[in-house]
Amino acid sequence: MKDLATGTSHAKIILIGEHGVVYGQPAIALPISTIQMQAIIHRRDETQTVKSRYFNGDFKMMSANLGGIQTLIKTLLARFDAPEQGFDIHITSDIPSERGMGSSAAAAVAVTRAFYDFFERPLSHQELLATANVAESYTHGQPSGLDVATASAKSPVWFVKGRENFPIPVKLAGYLVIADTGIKSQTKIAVATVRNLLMVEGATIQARIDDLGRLTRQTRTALEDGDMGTLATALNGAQDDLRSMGVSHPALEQLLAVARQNGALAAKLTGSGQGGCLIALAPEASIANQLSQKLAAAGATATWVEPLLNDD
Ligand SMILES: C[C@@](O)(CCO)CC(=O)[O-]
Repeated sequence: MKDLATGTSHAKIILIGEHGVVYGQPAIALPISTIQMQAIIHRRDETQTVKSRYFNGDFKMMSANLGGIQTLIKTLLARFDAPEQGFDIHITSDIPSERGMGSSAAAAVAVTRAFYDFFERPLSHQELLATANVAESYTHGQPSGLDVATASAKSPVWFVKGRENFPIPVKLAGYLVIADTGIKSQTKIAVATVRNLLMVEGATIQARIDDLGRLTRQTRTALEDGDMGTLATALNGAQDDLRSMGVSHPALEQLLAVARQNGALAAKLTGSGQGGCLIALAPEASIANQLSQKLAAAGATATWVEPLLNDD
């Protein structure tokens, strides 16, 4: 066991396919490696303490909203046969929470990596996904696994729940502007909204879910072929589907309109919606930077500009 151990992870955005992915449709998500999360563990003799944005104190007294991480740490200590091992874990994050940027999944990935490092055990990618999803299942109910897959990935991810999870190439030199409405939203509630609508308006909502799958497949081809026009049509179409599924929000719609009026080729919510962040597609860096300023002036609480092209 080490005296000092670390685990890192990063933010994610879903390019397309959120919510559809819960029902077996594909999704494409991008790791945002510039927005980081870190967990640092110091070995202690007896005390077990946690320091984070929302909690500072005895691990056993962690607040209810951190129950996912508490359950994860309990699982890890039991796995390594050391339930009473003393530690002090400090989690630091640049990822805004409850905004669709995967902060809970990133925390789960960073904490899992840190504990494997602490106990000096090798960690396979499969084991990382399964372990980090312990926290996500506690927090979200039945997560698709997409957030954890992307928080631990280095390249854009093609994901089908329980079946497909692999990197895909992006040959498109566009930019994405990510803008935060500043409105918190909970994945669990947004997922429940869609589930309830599906029960009430079965066929209409199922058609939207199927359409999200179709648009996601089109997006994959557009990314591989460098086809900006098809990508833009698919992203705008996905926003129409998501709006009909009850997961948009007036603040999102207002910023989406600002993006479209200021040079965005497409704009949609990203993540679970009902608040949180949006993404806007820009053909070049100067337009992306201009868009980012317009969105901030229109009320976005934070903005980021990310190139679409991946390095590989
Ligand atoms: C809304 C959703 O599709 C993405 C949340 O980031 C839920 C999930 O995949 O579990």
